[in-house]
Amino acid sequence: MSLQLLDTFKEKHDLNALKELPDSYTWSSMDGSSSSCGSELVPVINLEDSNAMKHVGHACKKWGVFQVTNHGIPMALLDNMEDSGRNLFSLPLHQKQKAARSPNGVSGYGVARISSFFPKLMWSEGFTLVEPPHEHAQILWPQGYGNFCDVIEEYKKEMNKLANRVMWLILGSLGITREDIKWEDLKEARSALQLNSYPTCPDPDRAMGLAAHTDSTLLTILHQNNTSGLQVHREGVGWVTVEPMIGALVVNVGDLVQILSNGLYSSILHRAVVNRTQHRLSVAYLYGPPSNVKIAPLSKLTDNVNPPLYRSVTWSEYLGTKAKHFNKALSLVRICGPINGFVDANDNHNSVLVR
Ligand SMILES: O=C(O)CCC(=O)C(=O)O
Ligand SMILES: [Fe+2]
Repeated sequence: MSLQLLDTFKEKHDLNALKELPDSYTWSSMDGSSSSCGSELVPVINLEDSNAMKHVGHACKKWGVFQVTNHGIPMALLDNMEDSGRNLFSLPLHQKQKAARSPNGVSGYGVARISSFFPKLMWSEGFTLVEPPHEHAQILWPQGYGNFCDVIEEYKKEMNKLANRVMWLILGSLGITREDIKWEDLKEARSALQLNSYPTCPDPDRAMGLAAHTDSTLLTILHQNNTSGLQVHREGVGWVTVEPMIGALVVNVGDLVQILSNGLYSSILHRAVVNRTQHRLSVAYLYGPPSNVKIAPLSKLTDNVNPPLYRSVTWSEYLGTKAKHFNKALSLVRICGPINGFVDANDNHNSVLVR
């Protein structure tokens, strides 16, 4: 189904008003709604800890996801961001649709962008902001949009600082120093903000909030409200819930770090499930390199025994590949077969990866 058709289709379905799960939203285990769950705990890292870099490296290697505390983002800003998201999604459907994502566009209101790769619809609505928010905000709140824009701008600014800091912890844990990287490039990192809303669902076990995918970023910083729903996939364990911790933020390793690290750190497969009683909100800060930067395995991490496993790509090139080839994107930029038993963890993902 094309995204345009999906958005038209969605018009008829205000998820907040549905009392029964329509067939178009009913997932079977074959569609990927399997619910096997492990009880392991995703690592929580105190960024003020003097061993933070070591812990980050360990979490990236063993998990591909971790939560951070003492990250320096004021609690009030997280609360304001959550309130802004809530305000946005509680607008009437016809109002939100005035700011709908255009057929080939990225920014705006609409169904999850990965929807077109699945036969069933997801129980969620999203709002993507790439450019400054003013244009969309003016449409949504003709009378007063200043506050929304201020919160978004402040949130992006703070998240950018944090993402840079975490990125350096990740790179540092790989033994990469500032001399090894043209860090000025990454100072101008590009980012997008993805607001996700998961309304309460009349039949959550048969619905899917956001289907399994990895993020096409360097890393993603996710703020979830106090309602669980995010799950990450652990090899040999199954789906593990990332329990919300007040004030903590989730960091996902993205596909571009998998490329940079030459597969030492794998991006994390994750999804969002829904529930019957609590509206869930999440805000993902999608962090990537500037458009002109070529991302390739870092030379310090490759040698004759460990040749580069991926060819170099810019973020835009990679997003294009992902948009077209879904879960095969990482394999498609791969230049070497498995070596020393290393298998691209993402090759087996029966999922879609356009984020
Ligand atoms: O809502 C969540 O917890 C996940 C959101 C997500 O994975 C995304 O926006 O890429
Ligand atoms: Fe994601």
